[in-house]
Amino acid sequence: MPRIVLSSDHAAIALRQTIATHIAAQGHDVVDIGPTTPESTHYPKHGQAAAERVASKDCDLGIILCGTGQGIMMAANKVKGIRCGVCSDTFSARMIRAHNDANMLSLGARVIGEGLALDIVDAFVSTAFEGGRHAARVNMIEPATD
Ligand SMILES: O=C(CO)[C@H](O)[C@H](O)COP(=O)(O)O
Repeated sequence: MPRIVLSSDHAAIALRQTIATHIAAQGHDVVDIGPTTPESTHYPKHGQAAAERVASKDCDLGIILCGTGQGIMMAANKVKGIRCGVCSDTFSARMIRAHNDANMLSLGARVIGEGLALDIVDAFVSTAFEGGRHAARVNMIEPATD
């Protein structure tokens, strides 16, 4: 089971905690790095903090959230080694793993509801990278150094 880091800004605390409970119940090792209080905060620092857990290989995958999922995704993708996509549908969530070897998923808590979010998370964490022709393409995004 992959070890999964979760983070969000203030716009997505409740949905993030619901996702954490959901994937922990599936047996995943969940590292929820907050925040836990509702004060307004800044999505770049939370996206970067989660991304660094994945880039350092402390965690295998990351799930991050903000209001739209867009800003925190942009911040995460600035960290070397991170491939993060925003998903609002389950097909895209499967494909960012299968074809793009995404190691982080971003969700918009002001865009999708809880049921769809949990389906998207399930699709993301249960899909493996297909490799093959896709490996050369992923390597063109950022050549592997290790
Ligand atoms: O979606 C986001 C970034 O992409 C943020 O969650 C959003 O911009 C926060 O807005 P506000 O400060 O009005 O709650």
